[in-house]
Amino acid sequence: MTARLVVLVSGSGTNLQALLDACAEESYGATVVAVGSDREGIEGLARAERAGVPTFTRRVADFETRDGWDRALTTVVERFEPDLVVLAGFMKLVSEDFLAKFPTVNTHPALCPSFPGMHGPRDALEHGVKVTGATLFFVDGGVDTGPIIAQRAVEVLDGDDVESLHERIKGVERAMLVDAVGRLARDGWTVEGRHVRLGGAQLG
Ligand SMILES: Nc1nc2c(c(=O)[nH]1)N[C@@H](CN(C=O)c1ccc(C(=O)N[C@@H](CCC(=O)O)C(=O)O)cc1)CN2
Ligand SMILES: NCC(=O)N[C@@H]1O[C@H](COP(=O)([O-])[O-])[C@@H](O)[C@H]1O
Repeated sequence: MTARLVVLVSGSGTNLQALLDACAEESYGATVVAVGSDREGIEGLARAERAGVPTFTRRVADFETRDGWDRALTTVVERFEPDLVVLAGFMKLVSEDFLAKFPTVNTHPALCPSFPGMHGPRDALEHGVKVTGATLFFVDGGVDTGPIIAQRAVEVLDGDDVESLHERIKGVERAMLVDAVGRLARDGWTVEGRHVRLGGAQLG
């Protein structure tokens, strides 16, 4: 069985591109069936269009309430019948109702539980840590608090600014994401409390 991925993005989509490239190999075991976003005109949507993958956008500003936006996002994602939703630079918090419908993972450019939120690399640099990195976790109702699937460490260099640090994180983050999502797709997973184990339970 080939796992059906819906990927949500808000920006450049280099993590999405890494997944699109990996999915081109049948042995990877997954396919991106749709790419969604909370904003128009981003490179992440252009990457999907170039790959021939259906796209959709649901902007918060187009709905009277945040709940209305969340319901609309849930409805459009549901149409694609995902086995797994991948948040790859998606800058909106999704509701527990959304999460109840779809297993959802998120990649974050810090070593959770450190530096949650929208500015992981900036906060790590300002704190003066010597090691940071990237985390893939199953999304829960909190902010970057879900059970951890994979992590990769990155050294903070003396001359780093936010951009150079984030770019170096993204290099290892893409490899972490491709490896972990492929294993989730091919081998399934179980979660016991905060502990994720790959394999053992098949998708679908
Ligand atoms: N229920 C959850 N949804 C999402 C999570 C999560 O952990 N739980 N992770 C995010 C991705 N992310 C960090 O990895 C993150 C993105 C955005 C925010 C945030 O505060 N968003 C605000 C402001 C948005 C904006 O200014 O455009 C919001 O959603 O209102 C925190 C963490 C993906 N979804
Ligand atoms: N808290 C969420 C967050 O900061 N997400 C981060 O946005 C970047 C998106 O890059 P991309 O659009 O090139 O894949 C990634 O580094 C991802 O971890």
